[in-house]
Amino acid sequence: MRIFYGTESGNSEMVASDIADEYGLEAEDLTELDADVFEAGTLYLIVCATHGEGELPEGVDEFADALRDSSPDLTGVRYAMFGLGDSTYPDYSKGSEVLDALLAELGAERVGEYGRHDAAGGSDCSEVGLSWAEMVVEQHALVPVG
Ligand SMILES: Cc1cc2nc3c(=O)[nH]c(=O)nc-3n(C[C@H](O)[C@H](O)[C@H](O)COP(=O)(O)O)c2cc1C
Repeated sequence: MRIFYGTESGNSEMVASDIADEYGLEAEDLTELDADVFEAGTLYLIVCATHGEGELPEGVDEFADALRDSSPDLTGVRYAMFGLGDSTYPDYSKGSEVLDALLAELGAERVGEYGRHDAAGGSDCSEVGLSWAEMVVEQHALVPVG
């Protein structure tokens, strides 16, 4: 299992790092990854914010472009998505959905519930993220983690 994050102001990194700590993993920044990072048989937890007007965080759009350009066959890749956003914006939580749609288009399979954190709701994003990850890992990690 690997855990990736896309952030601008740090919330997604914090959520991903807290999840990573829980499972003895390192949270990895999507802006530092190459488009060939996905491997069949690995479960990826992706924590990604929304910025601009329903867009991916800065730098993550470049990762998405690289994925689109190289168009790898992601059959056999499983991922779970946790989107951070703020429901006072018209395009609530749409940034993570851009990445989600792209991964699905390339053949990857989303597992578990689509996690969300709404900054307008007053809940703690790490707490919400940790319960989401627990559920995903319990139901979908093929080998025990941590
Ligand atoms: C300039 C700006 C634009 C934003 N645009 C959106 C948006 O279009 N849709 C949305 O759901 N949230 C939007 N947000 C809210 C962020 O997604 C939310 O604050 C999130 O927790 C930030 O995560 P991050 O710290 O990992 O970047 C925006 C925030 C900022 C500062």
